[in-house]
Parts: sequence; structure tokens; C-alpha cells
Amino acid sequence: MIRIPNSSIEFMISVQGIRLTNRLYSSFTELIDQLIDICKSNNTDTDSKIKAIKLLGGIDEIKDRLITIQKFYLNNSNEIEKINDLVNEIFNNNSEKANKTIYKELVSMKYNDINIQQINVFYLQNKQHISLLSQLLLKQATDIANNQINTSKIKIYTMVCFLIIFFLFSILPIIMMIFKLSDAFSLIQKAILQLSNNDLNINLKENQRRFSFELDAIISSLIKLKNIQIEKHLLENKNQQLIHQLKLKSTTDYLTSISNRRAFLETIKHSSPEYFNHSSLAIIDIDNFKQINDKFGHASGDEVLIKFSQLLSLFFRKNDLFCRYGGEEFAILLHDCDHILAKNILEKLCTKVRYLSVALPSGEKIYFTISIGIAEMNNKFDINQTIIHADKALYHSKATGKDRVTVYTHEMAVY
Ligand SMILES: Nc1nc2c(ncn2[C@@H]2O[C@H](COP(=O)(O)OP(=O)(O)OP(=O)(O)O)[C@@H](O)[C@H]2O)c(=O)[nH]1
Repeated sequence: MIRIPNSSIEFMISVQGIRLTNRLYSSFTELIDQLIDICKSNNTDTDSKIKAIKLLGGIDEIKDRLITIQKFYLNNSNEIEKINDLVNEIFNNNSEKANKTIYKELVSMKYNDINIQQINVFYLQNKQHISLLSQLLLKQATDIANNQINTSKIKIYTMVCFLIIFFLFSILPIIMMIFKLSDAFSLIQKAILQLSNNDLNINLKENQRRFSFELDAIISSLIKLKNIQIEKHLLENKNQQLIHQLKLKSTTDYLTSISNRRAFLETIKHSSPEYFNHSSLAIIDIDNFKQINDKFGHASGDEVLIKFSQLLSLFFRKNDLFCRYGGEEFAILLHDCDHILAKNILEKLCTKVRYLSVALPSGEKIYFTISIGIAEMNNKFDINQTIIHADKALYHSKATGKDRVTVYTHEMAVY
């Protein structure tokens, strides 16, 4: 069974009431017309009489239906008193009597005494009441319709609110999830970029709650990659240190910590010959070193070598090269220094060495001297040849009494 809402019933009844009052009004008008026709034809127009009788019956029927509507409003409407008054006005005793009189007259086919004027006035009075009743019912219908519209609006707004709330509760978590995912992806992208640029300062933490196993796996892989990179960097650093140490060992004399022969010769070979123009190469040999070893022991001999190396480091300029050439021999390259100046400088070194001593635990002191041979270089020099020349000059120093400096001359070539 279809359940019709109360407001819809009220609306339908009001509309029905309007229709009934309209019909009532037209029935009254029609009835007057018919009565006038009957009078004009001196009561011989049977058709008009029948029509008038039908109209009277119709008016009675409309009356009953209006009274039913009136009863409905007895329970439901605030306007009930007005509707009551109007219905009673229209269908009061007088009008019922008039109707019955007209009816009887018409049925008996007499209808001679009718006063058209009187009927006209009587129905004109009712015309106003009918119009008022119609307006009242129209107002009633309009109010109900407005109420229905308002109720519908409230329902629509409630539905829209419900939809918005539903949207927020169902879509918002999805939007938040999308934002979090995009956040995670941008973190991953940033981390990948950083790692590819060798920047290990990535902002990713393991066990951080994410959305999927896949993302977690990517993040932990990136963290592993970062750790591998860190280990790789540490190993590379260690390697670099080892390479540096090896390089240092291969170019440094293990005992005296000054450059060795290899480093000395490599530096000269890798420099432009012009750089050594008017420079001098000297070979220094500690005198009677075998005796020092024999007298004071090999360790004391080592101390002498170390002490002498320290003196060389203090004595020479930054751009002079020196090395332990082998055993108790040292080589020095005095940059931008001709043989005269070189002799001068190296004689000062000889003087310094004479005053240099190594103190032994026994309280004894080891004094020693050095012999030096010098060969000047020009821009066409051959390092091996220059060394041979310096060696010959050294030999000359040794042969002529040691503790002295000799500059190579061509006469020495025969040695
Ligand atoms: N303590 C020590 N002795 C060394 C080292 N290298 C070489 N010697 C010694 O140095 C000595 C060199 O002796 P020689 O070549 O006879 O020369 P010298 O005794 O200095 O004699 P002159 O050159 O004529 O003055 C040898 O006994 C080598 O064993 C070293 O690193 N430490």
C-alpha cells in the first residue's frame, strides 16, 4: 500500500476545494442563466428546466463535498473557523430553502412566481463568499506547497551535508594517503639523486612506518646502498693513505727520513733542464765512516747519519734538493747557484760539520768531517754525467786530505 505523506493529502484536499468552489461558482451562474431563460419563455422551456434541476443536484453534491473538506480541516487547519463560516454562509438555511423551493417549482413544472431579481441578489452575495473560500483554500494550498518545498530543501541540504561528510570521511583518508605516498616517493627520489651525486647525507630511516612492503624494500635497499657507499669511501680513503705511505716509503730514506736517491733523480728528470741552468750538484761523503762504525758500533754510525741529515734539512734552502745518495753519501742540488757560490756555501757546511757531534750514552762524543765534490750544470747537462763529474771532484777532495770542497775541472777527467 502506498503511504502518502500528510502534507500531500492536505495539499490535494485544498486543490480539490478550489476546484469545487470554482465549479460551485460556475454552477450558480449557469443556474441563474437557466432560470432567466425559463422566465423569458414563460415557463415553457423544458430543456432549461431540466438543466436547472441538474445544476441544483450538482450544487448539492458540491455542497456535500465541501462539507467533507470542512470536516477534514476541523482536525487539521488553523483557518478552520474562517472556512466554517464561509461554507455556512454559502449553504445556510436560506439558500437550502431557496434551492428546495426552486427544485419543487421546477419539478412541478410551474415556476411562475419566481423573482429573478431576488435570486440574482441572493447568488451575487454568495459569489463573494465563494471567491473568499477559494482564496482561503488557495492560500492553504500555497502554504502547504511552500512547507513541502522547505521540507524538501531541508532534505536536500541534509543529503548534501551527508554526502560532504561521506566524501570527507571516505575520500580524505585516500587524499592523505596519496600525499604521504608522494612524500615518500619524493624522499626516495631525493635520496637516489644524492647517492648518485656521492652525497651520503640522505634523510631515510629504517623501520620508519610506510605504506607498502615495496616502498619499505626500496628504502632499506637505499640505506644498504648508502652503507656500502660509506664502506667504499672508507676503503678508498684507506687505499689513498696506503698509496701515500707507499709513495712516501719509496721516495724517503728509511733511516734518515730525507729523500732517497730515486726521488732525487726522478725530480731532476721531471724538471725542465732550463731550471737547472747555472745550478750546482754536489756529492758529500762522510770521512772515515768505516772507522766510526768500527769504533762506536753500527748504531752509533746510524746516529751520525741521522744527525748529519738533520743538519742538511736546516742548512739548505727550500728550492735546493738533497738526498741520501747511498751509504754515507749524500747528493745536493743547489738551484741557481754557480760553482763559485756553491763552493762557498758548502765550505760553510764543512765548518758546521766540524762542530757537529753525536753524544753517546757513555758520555763520549763522535765528531766527524765531510768531503765534497761539486759539478756545475748548464741547460744541456746530463745528470749521469754531472754525477760522475761531482764524484771525480769528491775523489779529489778525499785524495787531497778530506774535509774539503773541490769543484770539478776538466783535468779531473783522467781520474
Ligand atoms: N752504520 C751504518 N754504516 C753504513 C751504512 N751504509 C754504509 N755503511 C758503512 O759505511 C762504510 C763506508 O766505508 P768506506 O767506503 O770504506 O769509506 P770510509 O770509511 O768513509 O772511508 P773514506 O770514504 O775514504 O773516508 C762501510 O763500512 C759501510 O758498511 C749505514 O746505513 N749505517
